[in-house]
Amino acid sequence: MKKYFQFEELGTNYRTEIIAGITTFLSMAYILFVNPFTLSLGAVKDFPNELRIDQGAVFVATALAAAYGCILMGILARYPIALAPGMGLNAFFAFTVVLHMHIPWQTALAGVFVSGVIFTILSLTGIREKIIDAIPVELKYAVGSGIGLFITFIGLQNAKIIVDNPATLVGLSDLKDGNTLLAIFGLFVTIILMVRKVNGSVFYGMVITAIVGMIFGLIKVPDKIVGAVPDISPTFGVALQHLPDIFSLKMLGVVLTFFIVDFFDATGTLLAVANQAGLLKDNKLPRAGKALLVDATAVMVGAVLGTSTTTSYVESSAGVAAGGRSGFSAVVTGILFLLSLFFSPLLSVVTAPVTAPALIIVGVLMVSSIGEIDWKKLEVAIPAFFTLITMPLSYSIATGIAVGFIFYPITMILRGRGKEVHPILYVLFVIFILYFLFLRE
Ligand SMILES: Nc1nc2[nH]cnc2c(=O)[nH]1
Repeated sequence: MKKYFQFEELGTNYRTEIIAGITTFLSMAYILFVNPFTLSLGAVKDFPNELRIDQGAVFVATALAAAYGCILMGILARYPIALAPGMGLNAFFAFTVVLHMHIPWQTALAGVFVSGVIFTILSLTGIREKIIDAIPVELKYAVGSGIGLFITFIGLQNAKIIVDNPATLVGLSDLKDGNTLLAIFGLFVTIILMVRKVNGSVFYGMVITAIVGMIFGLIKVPDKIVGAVPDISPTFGVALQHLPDIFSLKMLGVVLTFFIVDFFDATGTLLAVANQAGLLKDNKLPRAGKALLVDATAVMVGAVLGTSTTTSYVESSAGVAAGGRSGFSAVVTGILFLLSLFFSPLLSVVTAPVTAPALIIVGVLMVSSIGEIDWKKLEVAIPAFFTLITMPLSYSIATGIAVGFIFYPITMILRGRGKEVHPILYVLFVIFILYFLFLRE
């Protein structure tokens, strides 16, 4: 086993890899509770209950999809990179697709499945590299950062820190509500733990916030912590049954967004985490095809189980920081996701003020790539900036991407650098213009 995972070449051992796997798990365990809450639109009180996805089933789907992704990434691609349903696309799934576009969650899951099929086909062919090379790094970074701003905005709204305002659209609330104060407390706790570099700071932040919420009577005390695994049948296989529903112009835009966002997210995250672990060779990712294939199949598996897009997690960097170098640490993380299936009773304590600090802080992690953009070159800075500011303001990751891809060729041509723009980007330019004309809801 040590040989298979190349412990010697990588200068690692079982102890380090197990600690790294646990560290990554603790850094991302929040998703077990945040994902069911977000996908079922838990923070939107006036949404009809019969249109909500079942929280227990999503909890099981989240744990199983993450376990599948982590274990396969560890064994097949042998990277210390963990996967789980991403916060960027679960927000897009819930708030843009289900809430704003009025698409049923069943159809949206079918869309996630198809985006996984497209990603899998691309991962198996050479088109993958062509697209990766064609997209300018500034736009890749801008998409990641824009999603970060979007997630933070959702967190601030869920906590009712930022509320609607008839004069200015949005504004700061009076901060008097008990739940809002609890979320602010949770944010401070999480920030303290994070800045002090405590492993699993987001998770522990949620635990402390929930306990304080129970003490102050804002959250109901659960009758037990360990319980039977919830029933997954409300979501299992629904994506496949609803495949015929996705043939509409509206869904075309949604599927393309699921695909493009995950494609960017996965390639960016794999490169960043592998680089941090010193695993890149000549600035390239060895076994990139296998790693992307794992990510792509995890999207399909997750959709069939009942969750929005499963993706490689930036939080894997916590495990790498703890010394994780081999795929063994990802396997450890995956096994812990399997064990967590028995902790579903804790779902009831994870309310909006408990999840909001996690959303707000994950935004900080995702926005960090903003520094990689060359702000002095306006021909790249302008499209990058429009992408990242449009995501939270239009409440849509898709619109942010579209705006960036429309402005990029224009500013590059104006600067006399039109020849450097890859032909694929001119094709995307036309596609995104069509998106604004016909596909956008
Ligand atoms: N890369 C990545 N990491 C995450 N961590 C939490 N959510 C996400 C996501 O959507 N993408």
